[in-house]
Amino acid sequence: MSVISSTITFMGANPDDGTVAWHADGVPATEIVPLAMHDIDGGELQIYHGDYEAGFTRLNEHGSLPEHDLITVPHRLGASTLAQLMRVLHRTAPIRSGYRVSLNMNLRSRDQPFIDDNPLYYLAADNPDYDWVDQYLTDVRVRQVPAYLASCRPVK
Ligand SMILES: O=C(O)CCC(=O)C(=O)O
Ligand SMILES: [Fe+2]
Repeated sequence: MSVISSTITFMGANPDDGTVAWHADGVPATEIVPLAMHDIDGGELQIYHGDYEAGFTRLNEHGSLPEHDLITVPHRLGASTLAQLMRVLHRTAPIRSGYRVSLNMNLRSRDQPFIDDNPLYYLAADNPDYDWVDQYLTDVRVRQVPAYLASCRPVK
C-alpha cells in the first residue's frame, strides 16, 4: 500500500463535505484516524452490506436503505479504521450533535497503482484549476502504465 493523498476532515452536525451522502470511494482503500471527537452523537462509518449498484438503485427508488443491511462502525480515539470502500456503498452516519476531526489517508496498491475509480471529470470538478494534470499524467506514465503492462504479461 502507498498513501496517495491525505486530508483532515471536520464533521459536525451540519457537515457539507459530502461524506454523509451515500457514495463509493474512488480510491481502493482508506485509513481513517480519529484526531478529536467531541460529545459526538452519530458520525459512525455506515456500510451497505450488498452490491453497491443494487444499493444505489434501492436508494433512488426508496430514498433510504433498510437498517438490517447496514454495518455501523463507530470511530474511536486511539484506533484507526482501515477499509476497502471502492465499489462499496457507505457514508458517515448523520451527526446529531458534537463533532469529530479525522485524518483520512487515501491508499492504493504499490504493485497495482492503476486500480482507481476516480474518473477525470470527477477530479476536475473537485479541482477546476487543472494544476494537477501534469502530476497526474506523470503518475500514469511512470507508475500506472508500467505496472499495468507488467500485470498483463501472460503467466507461464
Ligand atoms: O469518516 C468516515 O466516517 C467516512 C469518510 C468517508 O467515507 C470518506 O472520506 O470517503
Ligand atoms: Fe468514503
